[in-house]
Amino acid sequence: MSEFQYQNGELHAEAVALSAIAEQYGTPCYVYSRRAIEQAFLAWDSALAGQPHLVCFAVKANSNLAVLNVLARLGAGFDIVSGGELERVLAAGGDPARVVFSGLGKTEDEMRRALQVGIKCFNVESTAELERLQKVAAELGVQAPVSLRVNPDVDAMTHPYISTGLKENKFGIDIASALAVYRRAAALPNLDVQGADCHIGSQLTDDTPLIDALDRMLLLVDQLAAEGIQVHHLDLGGGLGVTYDDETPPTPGEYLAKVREKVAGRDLTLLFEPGRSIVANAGLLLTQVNLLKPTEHKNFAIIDAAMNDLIRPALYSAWMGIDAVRPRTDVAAKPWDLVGPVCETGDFLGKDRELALAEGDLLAVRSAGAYGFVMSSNYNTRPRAAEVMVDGAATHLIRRRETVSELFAGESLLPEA
Ligand SMILES: Cc1ncc(COP(=O)(O)O)c(C=O)c1O
Ligand SMILES: N[C@@H](CCCC[NH3+])C(=O)O
Repeated sequence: MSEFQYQNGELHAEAVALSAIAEQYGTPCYVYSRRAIEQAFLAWDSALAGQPHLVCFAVKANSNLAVLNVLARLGAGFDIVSGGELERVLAAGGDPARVVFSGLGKTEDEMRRALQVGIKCFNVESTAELERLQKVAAELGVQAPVSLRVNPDVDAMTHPYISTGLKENKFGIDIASALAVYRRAAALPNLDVQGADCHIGSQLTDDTPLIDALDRMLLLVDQLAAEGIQVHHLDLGGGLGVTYDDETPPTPGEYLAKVREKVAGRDLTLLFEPGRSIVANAGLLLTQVNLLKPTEHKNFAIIDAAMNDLIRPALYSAWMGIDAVRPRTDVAAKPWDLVGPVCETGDFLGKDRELALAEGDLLAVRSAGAYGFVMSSNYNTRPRAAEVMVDGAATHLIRRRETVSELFAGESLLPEA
């Protein structure tokens, strides 16, 4: 059940009225529910009970320190894609021994730091990266734990911009060349082959492609074993979709039951890298109607959140639910385009939404906990939104709103002529 429910005619986050949050912290503002984050993580973790596993939250989906800390306290691992994300995990109290490092452009500095803090594994995406990791590990005199990210060439059947497992995508090592690259990895003296990894895309609402990828990965694991290369873990990435509108993705429990059936009897630790399915529906973006602009052709409601705060509608034509915080009955509902003040035609959060609106009304953009704040920018010199975590009846400001002067604090004028 959602932690965002109407009580006495007003949308609440857990026990807190959203109008109280708007009053205290202003808008636009991201609001997260601690309980929703915990429940979503535990849905993954408990479905794997009795099976050696590690659920590594994909930090890219929401990297606020308080969010990471809530997960670290539950024993989560983390999937990172940059040195910056590694520092966030460490600052949030995450255990480096539970960190996997994905991403196809790791630098020597990033590798060095990750080796020094002792991460669990590098998900290596190319032969060139393998050679670079060997060099850095040799300089430090250590063995680098590696897993190859294999591109299993399955169609994730999701939006092309968030599909990653086809051979034309830039990610991973083509499954046809994987054996040869594993042989090379096994021969390099400062690499320790630990696992195999894949991630085929995001917002998958059917688990068939995930299970197809698993089948292909298990074949590879068997081929490797036949050559004397034993992998200890299989990392199946993230990708499980969520309900934004009327999608009906499998629950983690349903998906993981199928995975467990396939790996039964094998001596394999399972790793997963879920992002969206843990945080998307644990957050919303709270925004206020600034001005109403009904025209002959369209009704525009200009809200104080914009594409710089939440880019998913502009970037992927993503549909996000938008609800009035206090639905009103004193004006007629009509279709509104909810647009921000940014100077781009693509600056909208929703189109043709049937709502009864007046200036000053608060709106909640649903399912915004994943790929929301993390993808925000300062376009049009707009300070980024505040982030608030609700915990029962308590609210905590977990990132204060930026100020305009902070936005240009790192800039400088040219010297006088
Ligand atoms: C390597 C990797 N792991 C995990 C994820 C998280 O995916 P999702 O948020 O769909 O669970 C991504 C993003 O798609 C990714 O690129
Ligand atoms: N940012 C994307 C998902 C990308 C996944 C990252 N590998 C989204 O909002 O839907």
